[in-house]
Amino acid sequence: MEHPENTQKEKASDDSEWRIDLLRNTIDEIDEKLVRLINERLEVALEIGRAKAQKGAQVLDSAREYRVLKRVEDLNNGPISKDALHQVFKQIMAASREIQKPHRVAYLGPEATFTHIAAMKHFGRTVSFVSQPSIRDAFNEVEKGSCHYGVVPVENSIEGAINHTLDMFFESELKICAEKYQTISHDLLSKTGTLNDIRKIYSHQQGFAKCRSWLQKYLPEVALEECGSTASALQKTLQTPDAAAIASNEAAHLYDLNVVASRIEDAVRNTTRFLIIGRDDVPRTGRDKTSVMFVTPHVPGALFEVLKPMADYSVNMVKLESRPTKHENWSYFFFVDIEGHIEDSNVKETVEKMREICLYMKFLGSYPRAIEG
Ligand SMILES: O=C(O)C(=O)C[C@]1(C(=O)O)C=C[C@@H](O)C=C1
Repeated sequence: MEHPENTQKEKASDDSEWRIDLLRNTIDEIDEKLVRLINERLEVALEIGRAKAQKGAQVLDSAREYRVLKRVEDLNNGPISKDALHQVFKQIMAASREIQKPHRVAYLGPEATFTHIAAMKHFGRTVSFVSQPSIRDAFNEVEKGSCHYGVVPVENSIEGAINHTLDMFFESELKICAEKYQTISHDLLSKTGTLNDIRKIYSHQQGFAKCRSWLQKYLPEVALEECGSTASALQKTLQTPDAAAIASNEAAHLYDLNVVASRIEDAVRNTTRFLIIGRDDVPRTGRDKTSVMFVTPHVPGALFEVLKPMADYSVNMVKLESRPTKHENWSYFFFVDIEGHIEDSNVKETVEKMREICLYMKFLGSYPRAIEG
Protein backbone atom coordinates (compact mmCIF):
# COMPACT_ATOMS: atom_id res chain seq x y z
CA MET A 1 0.00 0.00 0.00
CA GLU A 2 1.22 3.49 -0.75
CA HIS A 3 2.32 5.62 2.18
CA PRO A 4 -0.37 8.29 2.88
CA GLU A 5 2.33 11.00 3.17
CA ASN A 6 3.53 10.20 -0.37
CA THR A 7 0.07 10.45 -1.89
CA GLN A 8 -0.38 13.78 -0.12
CA LYS A 9 2.88 15.09 -1.56
CA GLU A 10 1.95 13.89 -5.03
CA LYS A 11 -1.42 15.60 -4.75
CA ALA A 12 0.22 18.87 -3.60
CA SER A 13 2.64 18.69 -6.53
CA ASP A 14 -0.23 18.05 -8.99
CA ASP A 15 -2.08 21.01 -7.50
CA SER A 16 0.93 23.27 -7.89
CA GLU A 17 1.47 22.19 -11.48
CA TRP A 18 -2.17 22.82 -12.26
CA ARG A 19 -1.93 26.26 -10.61
CA ILE A 20 1.20 27.16 -12.58
CA ASP A 21 -0.53 26.17 -15.84
CA LEU A 22 -3.51 28.32 -14.93
CA LEU A 23 -1.33 31.31 -14.03
CA ARG A 24 0.65 30.87 -17.24
CA ASN A 25 -2.59 31.06 -19.19
CA THR A 26 -3.28 34.37 -17.46
CA ILE A 27 0.23 35.57 -18.37
CA ASP A 28 -0.34 34.53 -21.99
CA GLU A 29 -3.53 36.60 -22.06
CA ILE A 30 -1.73 39.61 -20.56
CA ASP A 31 1.11 39.21 -23.10
CA GLU A 32 -1.43 39.25 -25.93
CA LYS A 33 -2.73 42.58 -24.64
CA LEU A 34 0.81 43.92 -24.18
CA VAL A 35 1.83 43.05 -27.74
CA ARG A 36 -1.34 44.68 -29.06
CA LEU A 37 -0.77 47.82 -26.96
CA ILE A 38 2.93 48.08 -27.86
CA ASN A 39 2.08 47.85 -31.54
CA GLU A 40 -0.72 50.39 -31.11
CA ARG A 41 1.82 52.71 -29.48
CA LEU A 42 4.29 52.11 -32.33
CA GLU A 43 1.62 52.99 -34.91
CA VAL A 44 1.20 56.35 -33.16
CA ALA A 45 5.00 56.82 -33.05
CA LEU A 46 5.10 56.10 -36.79
CA GLU A 47 2.55 58.88 -37.33
CA ILE A 48 4.66 61.24 -35.19
CA GLY A 49 7.67 60.19 -37.29
CA ARG A 50 5.87 61.17 -40.51
CA ALA A 51 4.89 64.53 -39.03
CA LYS A 52 8.47 65.10 -37.86
CA ALA A 53 9.84 64.22 -41.31
CA GLN A 54 7.41 66.73 -42.87
CA LYS A 55 8.63 69.58 -40.69
CA GLY A 56 12.25 68.42 -40.86
CA ALA A 57 12.49 67.66 -37.12
CA GLN A 58 14.88 65.04 -35.80
CA VAL A 59 13.67 61.62 -34.65
CA LEU A 60 15.20 61.57 -31.17
CA ASP A 61 13.56 63.96 -28.73
CA SER A 62 15.52 63.46 -25.48
CA ALA A 63 13.39 65.96 -23.58
CA ARG A 64 10.16 64.12 -24.49
CA GLU A 65 11.75 60.77 -23.59
CA TYR A 66 12.76 62.17 -20.23
CA ARG A 67 9.17 63.31 -19.62
CA VAL A 68 7.77 59.91 -20.67
CA LEU A 69 10.09 58.15 -18.19
CA LYS A 70 9.22 60.60 -15.42
CA ARG A 71 5.49 60.18 -16.11
CA VAL A 72 5.49 56.37 -16.04
CA GLU A 73 7.65 56.51 -12.92
CA ASP A 74 5.03 58.70 -11.22
CA LEU A 75 2.22 56.37 -12.35
CA ASN A 76 3.98 53.29 -11.01
CA ASN A 77 2.85 51.73 -7.72
CA GLY A 78 5.02 48.62 -8.02
CA PRO A 79 5.93 45.84 -7.76
CA ILE A 80 8.08 46.73 -10.82
CA SER A 81 11.18 48.70 -9.76
CA LYS A 82 11.84 52.16 -11.17
CA ASP A 83 14.95 50.87 -13.00
CA ALA A 84 13.14 47.95 -14.59
CA LEU A 85 10.28 50.22 -15.67
CA HIS A 86 12.77 52.66 -17.20
CA GLN A 87 14.47 49.83 -19.11
CA VAL A 88 11.14 48.60 -20.50
CA PHE A 89 10.12 52.08 -21.67
CA LYS A 90 13.58 52.89 -23.03
CA GLN A 91 13.36 49.76 -25.20
CA ILE A 92 9.86 50.67 -26.36
CA MET A 93 10.96 54.21 -27.26
CA ALA A 94 14.06 52.82 -29.01
CA ALA A 95 11.71 50.64 -31.10
CA SER A 96 9.63 53.77 -31.87
CA ARG A 97 12.73 55.60 -33.05
CA GLU A 98 13.82 52.62 -35.08
CA ILE A 99 10.59 52.50 -37.08
CA GLN A 100 10.61 56.28 -37.48
CA LYS A 101 14.13 56.18 -38.87
CA PRO A 102 16.86 53.69 -38.01
CA HIS A 103 19.67 55.30 -36.03
CA ARG A 104 23.37 54.55 -36.11
CA VAL A 105 25.46 55.36 -33.06
CA ALA A 106 29.28 55.55 -33.08
CA TYR A 107 31.00 54.72 -29.80
CA LEU A 108 34.55 54.46 -28.54
CA GLY A 109 35.08 50.69 -28.88
CA PRO A 110 35.82 47.92 -28.96
CA GLU A 111 32.64 45.98 -28.25
CA ALA A 112 31.67 45.27 -24.61
CA THR A 113 33.63 48.24 -23.22
CA PHE A 114 31.89 50.46 -20.69
CA THR A 115 31.31 53.03 -23.46
CA HIS A 116 29.41 50.38 -25.45
CA ILE A 117 27.39 49.45 -22.35
CA ALA A 118 26.60 53.13 -21.64
CA ALA A 119 25.56 53.61 -25.30
CA MET A 120 23.25 50.58 -25.18
CA LYS A 121 21.70 51.72 -21.91
CA HIS A 122 21.08 55.19 -23.27
CA PHE A 123 19.68 54.27 -26.69
CA GLY A 124 18.24 50.77 -26.09
CA ARG A 125 19.43 47.71 -27.98
CA THR A 126 17.59 48.05 -31.27
CA VAL A 127 19.88 50.84 -32.51
CA SER A 128 22.91 49.97 -34.73
CA PHE A 129 26.08 50.55 -32.75
CA VAL A 130 29.30 51.16 -34.65
CA SER A 131 32.56 50.61 -32.76
CA GLN A 132 35.29 53.22 -33.35
CA PRO A 133 39.03 52.89 -32.65
CA SER A 134 39.40 56.37 -31.12
CA ILE A 135 37.48 59.30 -29.65
CA ARG A 136 38.40 61.33 -32.75
CA ASP A 137 36.86 58.64 -34.99
CA ALA A 138 33.65 58.66 -32.96
CA PHE A 139 33.39 62.46 -33.51
CA ASN A 140 34.29 62.12 -37.22
CA GLU A 141 31.61 59.50 -37.94
CA VAL A 142 28.92 61.84 -36.64
CA GLU A 143 30.42 64.87 -38.36
CA LYS A 144 30.46 63.24 -41.76
CA GLY A 145 26.87 62.04 -41.24
CA SER A 146 27.43 58.28 -41.30
CA CYS A 147 26.21 58.10 -37.69
CA HIS A 148 23.53 60.18 -35.98
CA TYR A 149 25.16 60.23 -32.56
CA GLY A 150 28.46 59.44 -30.88
CA VAL A 151 29.13 58.22 -27.34
CA VAL A 152 32.44 59.15 -25.69
CA PRO A 153 33.71 59.16 -22.09
CA VAL A 154 34.35 62.62 -20.62
CA GLU A 155 35.32 62.08 -16.98
CA ASN A 156 35.83 59.42 -14.36
CA SER A 157 35.05 59.92 -10.68
CA ILE A 158 38.55 58.73 -9.65
CA GLU A 159 40.81 59.37 -12.62
CA GLY A 160 39.38 62.75 -13.65
CA ALA A 161 38.85 64.28 -17.07
CA ILE A 162 39.26 62.42 -20.38
CA ASN A 163 41.37 65.04 -22.12
CA HIS A 164 40.95 63.72 -25.68
CA THR A 165 37.21 64.28 -25.50
CA LEU A 166 37.55 67.81 -24.11
CA ASP A 167 40.13 68.72 -26.79
CA MET A 168 37.84 67.49 -29.60
CA PHE A 169 35.24 70.14 -28.74
CA PHE A 170 37.62 72.88 -29.88
CA GLU A 171 37.82 71.39 -33.41
CA SER A 172 34.30 69.97 -33.69
CA GLU A 173 30.98 71.67 -34.37
CA LEU A 174 29.07 68.86 -32.66
CA LYS A 175 27.02 69.54 -29.56
CA ILE A 176 26.36 67.63 -26.38
CA CYS A 177 22.84 66.16 -26.69
CA ALA A 178 22.76 64.11 -23.47
CA GLU A 179 24.92 62.69 -20.70
CA LYS A 180 25.00 59.24 -19.12
CA TYR A 181 26.64 58.04 -15.90
CA GLN A 182 27.84 54.44 -15.85
CA THR A 183 29.23 52.60 -12.83
CA ILE A 184 32.54 50.96 -13.64
CA SER A 185 32.40 47.60 -11.94
CA HIS A 186 33.74 44.17 -12.87
CA ASP A 187 32.03 40.78 -12.71
CA LEU A 188 33.33 37.29 -13.33
CA LEU A 189 31.32 35.61 -16.11
CA SER A 190 31.27 32.04 -17.37
CA LYS A 191 29.05 29.59 -19.24
CA THR A 192 28.05 27.62 -16.14
CA GLY A 193 28.11 30.45 -13.60
CA THR A 194 29.82 28.16 -11.03
CA LEU A 195 33.08 29.10 -9.31
CA ASN A 196 34.29 25.49 -8.94
CA ASP A 197 34.16 24.88 -12.72
CA ILE A 198 36.72 27.58 -13.50
CA ARG A 199 40.25 26.52 -14.58
CA LYS A 200 41.17 29.59 -16.64
CA ILE A 201 40.36 33.30 -16.70
CA TYR A 202 40.52 35.51 -19.78
CA SER A 203 40.67 39.27 -19.36
CA HIS A 204 42.02 42.51 -20.71
CA GLN A 205 45.15 43.45 -18.71
CA GLN A 206 43.20 46.20 -16.88
CA GLY A 207 40.65 43.68 -15.59
CA PHE A 208 43.42 41.56 -14.00
CA ALA A 209 45.04 44.68 -12.51
CA LYS A 210 41.77 45.89 -10.98
CA CYS A 211 40.67 42.53 -9.52
CA ARG A 212 44.02 41.13 -8.29
CA SER A 213 43.12 40.64 -4.59
CA TRP A 214 39.80 38.95 -5.33
CA LEU A 215 41.41 36.55 -7.80
CA GLN A 216 44.20 35.71 -5.37
CA LYS A 217 41.71 35.05 -2.58
CA TYR A 218 39.11 32.97 -4.44
CA LEU A 219 40.90 31.51 -7.46
CA PRO A 220 44.64 31.40 -6.61
CA GLU A 221 45.38 28.27 -8.69
CA VAL A 222 43.57 29.29 -11.84
CA ALA A 223 45.51 30.19 -15.04
CA LEU A 224 45.21 33.84 -16.14
CA GLU A 225 45.37 34.62 -19.86
CA GLU A 226 45.61 38.23 -20.98
CA CYS A 227 43.55 39.26 -24.03
CA GLY A 228 43.79 42.34 -26.25
CA SER A 229 40.23 43.39 -25.42
CA THR A 230 37.30 42.46 -23.19
CA ALA A 231 35.41 41.42 -26.34
CA SER A 232 38.05 38.81 -27.20
CA ALA A 233 38.11 37.56 -23.54
CA LEU A 234 34.33 37.09 -23.77
CA GLN A 235 34.53 35.32 -27.15
CA LYS A 236 37.14 32.88 -25.80
CA THR A 237 35.04 32.22 -22.69
CA LEU A 238 32.05 31.38 -24.88
CA GLN A 239 34.11 28.65 -26.54
CA THR A 240 35.69 27.26 -23.33
CA PRO A 241 33.33 25.63 -20.81
CA ASP A 242 35.84 25.74 -17.90
CA ALA A 243 36.87 29.36 -18.47
CA ALA A 244 35.62 32.72 -17.17
CA ALA A 245 36.02 36.34 -18.27
CA ILE A 246 36.29 39.59 -16.34
CA ALA A 247 33.78 42.04 -17.80
CA SER A 248 30.87 44.30 -16.90
CA ASN A 249 27.65 42.81 -15.59
CA GLU A 250 25.83 43.91 -18.76
CA ALA A 251 28.28 41.91 -20.93
CA ALA A 252 26.69 38.77 -19.44
CA HIS A 253 23.46 39.55 -21.35
CA LEU A 254 25.34 40.63 -24.45
CA TYR A 255 27.26 37.33 -24.67
CA ASP A 256 24.72 35.06 -23.00
CA LEU A 257 27.04 34.19 -20.09
CA ASN A 258 26.26 33.73 -16.40
CA VAL A 259 27.55 35.77 -13.49
CA VAL A 260 29.90 33.79 -11.20
CA ALA A 261 30.66 36.74 -8.88
CA SER A 262 29.74 40.42 -8.91
CA ARG A 263 31.78 43.54 -8.16
CA ILE A 264 35.10 41.76 -7.82
CA GLU A 265 37.29 44.89 -8.15
CA ASP A 266 39.74 45.70 -5.32
CA ALA A 267 39.19 49.47 -5.11
CA VAL A 268 35.93 51.29 -4.53
CA ARG A 269 33.64 51.31 -7.52
CA ASN A 270 33.91 54.39 -9.67
CA THR A 271 31.67 56.06 -12.20
CA THR A 272 32.33 57.39 -15.68
CA ARG A 273 30.33 60.19 -17.22
CA PHE A 274 29.69 59.74 -20.94
CA LEU A 275 28.53 62.34 -23.45
CA ILE A 276 26.13 61.76 -26.31
CA ILE A 277 27.29 64.02 -29.13
CA GLY A 278 25.31 65.03 -32.22
CA ARG A 279 23.79 67.95 -34.09
CA ASP A 280 20.54 68.36 -32.18
CA ASP A 281 19.38 71.31 -30.15
CA VAL A 282 17.71 69.60 -27.22
CA PRO A 283 14.57 71.31 -25.83
CA ARG A 284 14.32 72.37 -22.19
CA THR A 285 13.12 69.80 -19.62
CA GLY A 286 13.31 71.95 -16.48
CA ARG A 287 16.14 69.79 -15.14
CA ASP A 288 18.99 70.58 -17.51
CA LYS A 289 22.68 71.25 -17.73
CA THR A 290 24.51 73.64 -20.06
CA SER A 291 28.15 73.25 -21.12
CA VAL A 292 30.39 76.00 -22.50
CA MET A 293 34.11 76.37 -23.22
CA PHE A 294 36.04 79.63 -23.20
CA VAL A 295 39.43 81.35 -23.11
CA THR A 296 39.96 84.26 -20.72
CA PRO A 297 42.10 87.35 -21.37
CA HIS A 298 45.66 87.09 -19.97
CA VAL A 299 45.14 89.58 -17.11
CA PRO A 300 45.02 89.14 -13.32
CA GLY A 301 41.58 88.17 -12.03
CA ALA A 302 40.26 87.31 -15.52
CA LEU A 303 38.80 83.93 -14.54
CA PHE A 304 37.10 85.51 -11.53
CA GLU A 305 35.54 88.16 -13.81
CA VAL A 306 34.29 85.53 -16.28
CA LEU A 307 32.70 83.41 -13.55
CA LYS A 308 31.17 86.35 -11.68
CA PRO A 309 27.98 86.55 -13.83
CA MET A 310 27.04 83.11 -12.46
CA ALA A 311 26.88 84.55 -8.96
CA ASP A 312 25.10 87.67 -10.23
CA TYR A 313 22.37 85.61 -11.98
CA SER A 314 22.22 82.83 -9.33
CA VAL A 315 23.42 80.10 -11.66
CA ASN A 316 24.97 77.01 -10.10
CA MET A 317 28.30 75.84 -11.58
CA VAL A 318 28.68 72.05 -11.36
CA LYS A 319 32.03 71.61 -13.09
CA LEU A 320 35.13 73.61 -14.03
CA GLU A 321 37.96 72.01 -15.99
CA SER A 322 40.94 73.45 -17.84
CA ARG A 323 43.05 72.28 -20.82
CA PRO A 324 46.03 73.92 -22.50
CA THR A 325 44.98 75.63 -25.77
CA LYS A 326 48.17 74.27 -27.48
CA HIS A 327 48.38 77.55 -29.44
CA GLU A 328 50.26 79.53 -26.84
CA ASN A 329 52.21 78.44 -23.73
CA TRP A 330 50.28 78.68 -20.45
CA SER A 331 47.05 79.63 -22.13
CA TYR A 332 43.98 77.55 -21.27
CA PHE A 333 40.54 76.57 -22.43
CA PHE A 334 38.10 76.39 -19.54
CA PHE A 335 35.15 74.01 -19.64
CA VAL A 336 32.21 74.88 -17.45
CA ASP A 337 28.98 72.98 -16.75
CA ILE A 338 26.15 74.95 -15.19
CA GLU A 339 22.68 73.99 -14.07
CA GLY A 340 19.84 75.10 -16.34
CA HIS A 341 19.02 75.36 -20.05
CA ILE A 342 20.19 78.06 -22.46
CA GLU A 343 16.48 78.95 -22.87
CA ASP A 344 16.29 79.80 -19.13
CA SER A 345 16.66 83.57 -18.94
CA ASN A 346 19.27 83.55 -16.13
CA VAL A 347 21.43 81.01 -18.00
CA LYS A 348 21.13 82.94 -21.26
CA GLU A 349 22.08 86.25 -19.56
CA THR A 350 25.01 84.58 -17.77
CA VAL A 351 26.40 83.06 -20.97
CA GLU A 352 26.01 86.35 -22.84
CA LYS A 353 27.82 88.31 -20.10
CA MET A 354 30.59 85.70 -20.03
CA ARG A 355 30.91 85.94 -23.83
CA GLU A 356 31.47 89.73 -23.56
CA ILE A 357 34.46 89.20 -21.26
CA CYS A 358 36.05 86.13 -22.92
CA LEU A 359 38.56 86.10 -25.79
CA TYR A 360 36.81 83.01 -27.18
CA MET A 361 33.62 81.28 -26.19
CA LYS A 362 31.68 78.30 -27.53
CA PHE A 363 28.28 76.96 -26.47
CA LEU A 364 28.56 73.16 -26.28
CA GLY A 365 24.92 72.33 -25.63
CA SER A 366 22.02 72.23 -23.17
CA TYR A 367 20.71 68.76 -22.34
CA PRO A 368 18.76 66.88 -19.64
CA ARG A 369 20.75 66.33 -16.44
CA ALA A 370 21.31 62.59 -15.97
CA ILE A 371 20.92 60.83 -12.67
CA GLU A 372 24.05 59.04 -11.42
CA GLY A 373 23.99 55.28 -11.06
O1 LIG B 1 7.05 61.97 -28.94
C1 LIG B 1 7.79 61.79 -29.92
O2 LIG B 1 8.40 62.73 -30.47
C2 LIG B 1 7.98 60.43 -30.47
O3 LIG B 1 8.54 60.29 -31.55
C3 LIG B 1 7.56 59.25 -29.65
C4 LIG B 1 8.69 58.74 -28.74
C5 LIG B 1 8.06 57.63 -27.86
O4 LIG B 1 8.15 56.48 -28.25
O5 LIG B 1 7.48 57.97 -26.83
C6 LIG B 1 9.78 58.18 -29.60
C7 LIG B 1 10.91 58.89 -29.90
C8 LIG B 1 11.23 60.19 -29.33
O6 LIG B 1 12.57 60.29 -29.00
C9 LIG B 1 10.35 60.54 -28.21
C10 LIG B 1 9.22 59.84 -27.91
